[in-house]
Amino acid sequence: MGEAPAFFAHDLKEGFLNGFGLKSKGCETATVIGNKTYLVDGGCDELLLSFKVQIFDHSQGTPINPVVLGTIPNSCKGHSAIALNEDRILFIKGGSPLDDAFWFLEVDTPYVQEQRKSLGCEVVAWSKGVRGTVEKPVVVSGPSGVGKGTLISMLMKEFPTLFGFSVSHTTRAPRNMEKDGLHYHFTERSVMEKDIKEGKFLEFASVHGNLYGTSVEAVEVVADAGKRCILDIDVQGARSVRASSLDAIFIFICPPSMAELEKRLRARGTETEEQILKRLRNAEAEIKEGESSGIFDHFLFNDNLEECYLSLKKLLGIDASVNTCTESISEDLDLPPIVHSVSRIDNKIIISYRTSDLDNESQKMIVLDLSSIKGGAPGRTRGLEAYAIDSVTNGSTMINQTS
Ligand SMILES: Nc1nc2c(ncn2[C@@H]2O[C@H](COP(=O)(O)OP(=O)(O)O)[C@@H](O)[C@H]2O)c(=O)[nH]1
Ligand SMILES: Nc1ncnc2c1ncn2[C@@H]1O[C@H](COP(=O)(O)OP(=O)(O)O)[C@@H](O)[C@H]1O
Repeated sequence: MGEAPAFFAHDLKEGFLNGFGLKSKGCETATVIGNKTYLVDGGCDELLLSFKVQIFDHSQGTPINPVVLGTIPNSCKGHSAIALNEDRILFIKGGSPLDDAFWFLEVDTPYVQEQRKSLGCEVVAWSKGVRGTVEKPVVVSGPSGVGKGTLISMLMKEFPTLFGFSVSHTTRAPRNMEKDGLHYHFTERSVMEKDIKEGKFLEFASVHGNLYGTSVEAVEVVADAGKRCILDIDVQGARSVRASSLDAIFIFICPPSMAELEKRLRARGTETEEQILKRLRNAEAEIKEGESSGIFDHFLFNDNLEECYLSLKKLLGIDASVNTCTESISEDLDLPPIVHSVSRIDNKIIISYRTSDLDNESQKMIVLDLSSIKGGAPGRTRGLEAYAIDSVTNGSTMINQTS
């Protein structure tokens, strides 16, 4: 990265003492945290497809070239940045759809510190602040061989934009056709146990002699893509999710009979005889617990596959006439506008702008509630709640809320 433009060289000497550490000029926006100034360059140059970041260390007076983990596609014309605390900057892209307008620049979060240690240089990370409204995740449980995977595959195939699969971690060995990162994250027990201790898992359980678990990241990746998350987990896992903060729908798939379950497991041909017997022994306990535990909202009998699939779709509120995602309300809005001003009152960031139609000009505001921010998985700060306020009518409308 080249030298800082004159405007910023001057301002760096002045020290950015304007309260919010907020300055912007042309396509650049700068904000100060501690001894460092972060200069985000949106690039007026149409060819620059992403934002770049420069860091100026006041104690050394020189720009540092940082490693930027992830970049924001450059599709806005006006933007601003505001330091939220010692480790995060809120970056606002003017003229962008609401769920693409707010980004966090993580400058000193634990994730960034970890990366800095391993890369040995200055690091910043981008993460999206607000995501579209997505329907509740779906937890699917049931004994091995009942058809969970088959039903989920059918759903994902028919509605690829609607559903996303939560890719679990497991210590079991991959089957022939299984791909790492797609069906499971296949992992070592010691690594998984370490990650569990560090709080990276939403739930985990020992199933048929192996460790399985859903990482926070696995669920959030799906939500970030604006899709409804599907979790294929056992009854113990479903119980843990029920007790967690994740508000989900719980579905238990039942086999028509134990004999049919055995037939399906054997026909699948993916387990040894010993593993099949273990799965069948566990199936009876799982079915009993599934039916009596009160965890599950719905029970589906997978006798005829097509009928069961239709029932599943009905239950999820989708049928042949619905093939688009529940649209985020924000997609209709083009906020915040290119010309806006940003201020902060306690835990609220206020973005003000003017709108005008034929007869009226009015002042509008978007309020971002910082108290809703969650740490999320590493490098994934999120959870901003945004409200639109019409300051003329004094009416208040919630325009987006994250889950
Ligand atoms: N608790 C928990 N269970 C999981 C997870 N992923 C898979 N499972 C369950 O582990 C069990 C075994 O899965 P798998 O080895 O793929 O065998 P299959 O069920 O016979 O296809 C199934 O009941 C899955 O629902 C997870 O992340 N957490
Ligand atoms: N309704 C059904 N009738 C007959 N076979 C089925 C039915 N549903 C699934 N299967 C078959 O049973 C086997 C086990 O299904 P799978 O989806 O792998 O189960 P799970 O994921 O619950 O372990 C697969 O070979 C699948 O094709």
